[in-house]
Amino acid sequence: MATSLQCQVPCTARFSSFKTAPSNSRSITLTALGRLTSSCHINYHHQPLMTKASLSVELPTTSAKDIDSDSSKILLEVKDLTAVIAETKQQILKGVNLVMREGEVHAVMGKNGSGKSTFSKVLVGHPDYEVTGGTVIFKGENLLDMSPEERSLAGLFMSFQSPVEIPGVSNIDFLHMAYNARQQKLGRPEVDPFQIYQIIGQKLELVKMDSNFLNRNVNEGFSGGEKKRNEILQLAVLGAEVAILDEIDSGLDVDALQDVAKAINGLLTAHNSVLMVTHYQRLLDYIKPKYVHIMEDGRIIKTGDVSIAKLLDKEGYKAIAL
Ligand SMILES: Nc1ncnc2c1ncn2[C@@H]1O[C@H](COP(=O)(O)OP(=O)(O)OP(=O)(O)O)[C@@H](O)[C@H]1O
Repeated sequence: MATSLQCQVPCTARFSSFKTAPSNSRSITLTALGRLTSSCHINYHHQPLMTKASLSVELPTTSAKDIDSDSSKILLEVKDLTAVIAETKQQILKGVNLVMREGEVHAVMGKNGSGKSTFSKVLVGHPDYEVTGGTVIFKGENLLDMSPEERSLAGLFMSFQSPVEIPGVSNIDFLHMAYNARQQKLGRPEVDPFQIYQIIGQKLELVKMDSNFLNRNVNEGFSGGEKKRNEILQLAVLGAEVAILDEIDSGLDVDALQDVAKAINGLLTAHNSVLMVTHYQRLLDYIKPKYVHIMEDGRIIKTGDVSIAKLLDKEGYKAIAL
């Protein structure tokens, strides 16, 4: 006979003891080690003739919020990063420090011109900038040694504030090429046009995009909101361990913002991480960050939780005292 019951235990819990009531009863007491954080499903099997019950625990898929950051793996570690504009040598980044772990959502906020987009672009290897100091380690490797393409294939994704148009390349062809390049990098088999269509089909539903967009050239003639959805479609299809979303909320109407946020939340797992650059607290109502960083003059000058963003929304940057 098997009895199923729901109970609150941590995903990683080890049970220090469990007591069963007499075999004609369904009550069970678990003493779990650790914090009680997430629900999991327990199958409790017992047979009347056995003195001991056997217990099997089905662990649920761990979600971002279940991760204890301090013990989870570091995905991206930025130390004292400095960078200049390649052409003029004007210094924009003046020593950025940031650590992102698996399962974490980070938000970067800051006044116009404080260096948020530059930071994002430097991470993906944008040629407009030159790194002049510091280190960036991505999944244990030196990111700064990699070409922009290698960074992307390694699992670093960036959605630009103004997504680029690629005339002459259809969305479906672009996704197919990029998908197979990543498959190759991961040592997996490439997919054919029929398979990629199936893969993309599921993701279109996630971002609520019409399939007509697949035959149009990448972002060409797309409205601002359509471009942002298309960026998330790319992220959904290609996958990434770290996704940098620069003002993904700009140009979105209220419904589109909710759709896009829902899609992003749907892509979050215990093994990836998102860095969102935004000016507005409203995005953070939908995608909950663990950390909010404030950037000023090329540095992160303050890090806290979402209460910083709320304060900012209410009182402006003057409220953010060092
Ligand atoms: N390629 C470039 N050429 C000239 N100036 C640049 C370039 N890139 C960045 N800058 C300058 O660097 C500063 C930081 O720009 P950045 O776009 O990173 O700011 P931001 O914090 O993202 O601003 P916003 O919130 O307005 O998007 C700005 O003064 C900007 O004019």
